[in-house]
Amino acid sequence: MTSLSVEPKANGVKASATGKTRAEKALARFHEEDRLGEGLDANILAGLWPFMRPHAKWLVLSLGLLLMGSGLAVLQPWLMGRTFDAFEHPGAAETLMQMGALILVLKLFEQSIAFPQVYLMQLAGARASGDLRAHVFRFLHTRKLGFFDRTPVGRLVTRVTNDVDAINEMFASGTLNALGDLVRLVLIVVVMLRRDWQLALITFVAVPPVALGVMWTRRRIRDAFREIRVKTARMNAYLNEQISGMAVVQAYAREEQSALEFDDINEAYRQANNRSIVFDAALDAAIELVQSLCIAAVLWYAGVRSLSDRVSFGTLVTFVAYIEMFFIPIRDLSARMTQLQSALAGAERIFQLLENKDEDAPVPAAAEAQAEKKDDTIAFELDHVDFEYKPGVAILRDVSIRAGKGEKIALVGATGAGKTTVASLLLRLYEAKQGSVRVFGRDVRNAPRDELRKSFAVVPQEVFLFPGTIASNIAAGDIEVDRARVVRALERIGALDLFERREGGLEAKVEERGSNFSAGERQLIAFARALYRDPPILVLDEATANIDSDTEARLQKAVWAAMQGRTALIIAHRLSTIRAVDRIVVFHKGRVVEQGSHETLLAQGGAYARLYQLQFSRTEAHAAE
Ligand SMILES: Nc1ncnc2c1ncn2[C@@H]1O[C@H](COP(=O)(O)OP(=O)(O)OP(=O)(O)O)[C@@H](O)[C@H]1O
Repeated sequence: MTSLSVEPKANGVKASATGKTRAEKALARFHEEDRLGEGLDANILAGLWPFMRPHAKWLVLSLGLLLMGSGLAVLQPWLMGRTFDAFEHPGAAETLMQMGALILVLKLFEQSIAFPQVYLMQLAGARASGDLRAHVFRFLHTRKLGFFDRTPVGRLVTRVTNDVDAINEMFASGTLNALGDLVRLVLIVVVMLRRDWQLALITFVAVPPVALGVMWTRRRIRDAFREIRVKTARMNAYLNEQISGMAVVQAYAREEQSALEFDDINEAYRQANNRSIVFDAALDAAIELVQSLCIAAVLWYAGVRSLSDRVSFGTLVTFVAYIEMFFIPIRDLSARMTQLQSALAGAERIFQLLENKDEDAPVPAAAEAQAEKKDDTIAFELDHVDFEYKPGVAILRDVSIRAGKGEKIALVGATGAGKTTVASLLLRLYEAKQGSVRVFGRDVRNAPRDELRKSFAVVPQEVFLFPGTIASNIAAGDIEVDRARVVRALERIGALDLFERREGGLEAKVEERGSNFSAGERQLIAFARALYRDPPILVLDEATANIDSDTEARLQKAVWAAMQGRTALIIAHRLSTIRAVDRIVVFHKGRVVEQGSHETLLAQGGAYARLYQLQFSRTEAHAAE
């Protein structure tokens, strides 16, 4: 017997043999955004208010014009009805001309206030959104580095772009015109009742089912919008990963697999959008249907009633116009509610981000508990430090390192031993779990971060260059580039000629992430950056990448120049550097296992001697060849 295998489909997405869809597997790498709670609207609006307040005058002015416009719009069908009624009386021609002129003036006035109304509303919205965007961006700068380890970049980009845009859209698309819609509705109801209460009641019969339908649909559209935001953030996170890792994707021919993963993410996004489109369109169609039914019912009833009691032509004209106007605000109200929900969903996510407590700020209490150990001869010190990135996974254990002022220390050890982590703790990019880290006698938890970081220049293993010029990258911390200092810095590391030779010289363009510079050139720029800053402590994480001998020679000179006259902590991979330092600290699995000079440690015949044999003597042999 043959068995037919039926591939199960989840949301139209193929499931794999393991039961998980491709998208699920791909997206498991990004932490799914939490679904947001209901009923926070008032709090969210209150949260937005501080950003609105500085621009509230424009908003109030716009709303004033809006209410005026609503009144004028309702007045016109009423005047129109009166005009048609005038046909039935003598002297109709004069009344017609007067009414025509009046309606023209009113129409012109209504149109002339429409422009400033829309403009001022959008102005207030654009300025408030701009402020919010800047606030979120500044907020990101104040977070600890660990926060960025845990949060996908794409998600943060979504907060600053899409989510703020959703709030801006609330103003741009006239969501707040809902207030004008409400006023319009009330006025129409009053005028209709006064004109002919029986015809008015026929129209109002449709209101409860329409209102219920709108409320039901509104809730679904709100859910759909939340879903869209979740899917947008996922897509941004995935795209960010893929574009940043394009070199690996291409080198490992992963394009097909990535395309399949993206198809699934794209499909989920499309489906989320589809739900909102379906509800939106269904609501529009239903309201138009109800509107037509109402007009038909009013005309039919007027026909029936005219057998006994005549309904004037003016009344009918007024009613048909009002019924059309009556359902437009109801329909618009629902659309505006949708827009509002989208904006609130965006705002909710932004506020969720702003609630993050990982602030990179001094911890005075910690410092109070810790007696400050002032010793003018010490530049930095790690005192019995334990550290873990993730709870329960120890990275550093009982590490104590002390660097005297002007001392040059090299950290050596196998890859992953925790050397770079030591440097991160000194800059308080991460905080020690146990023990203390002091820089110039001050506990780093007690130091304002700007002050602390001014003491350091860091030359990392992977140099990051910003788009700009060579000079602007060397003067990375300064808005105004001091060209003379840039030249001096390059001269000291012996790389001025190398960069001046390039087309454009020191003003040569640096592409995004420095992609038009080699690894060695990027390192040299980082050294110049360190010298430009001229701080008391240099932290150098040497690159392990092989570079040509000319650049190698320049880098050696750069290391030497950068170390002069300052304290240095060097994560060393080069023999020349090791020889140049005063003391070597040997790391093994997060512990300091040996400390001393090159000669002493070699003579000891311990971990360093073995490492030297394995790693550095090989380098020496290569150099000799
Ligand atoms: N941001 C992070 N989040 C979680 N774990 C991390 C993080 N950074 C480093 N680690 C882990 O901590 C350990 C120590 O890393 P570290 O970069 O300090 O090693 P290292 O000795 O400098 O290595 P290398 O010589 O290869 O640069 C490694 O196991 C690494 O996987």
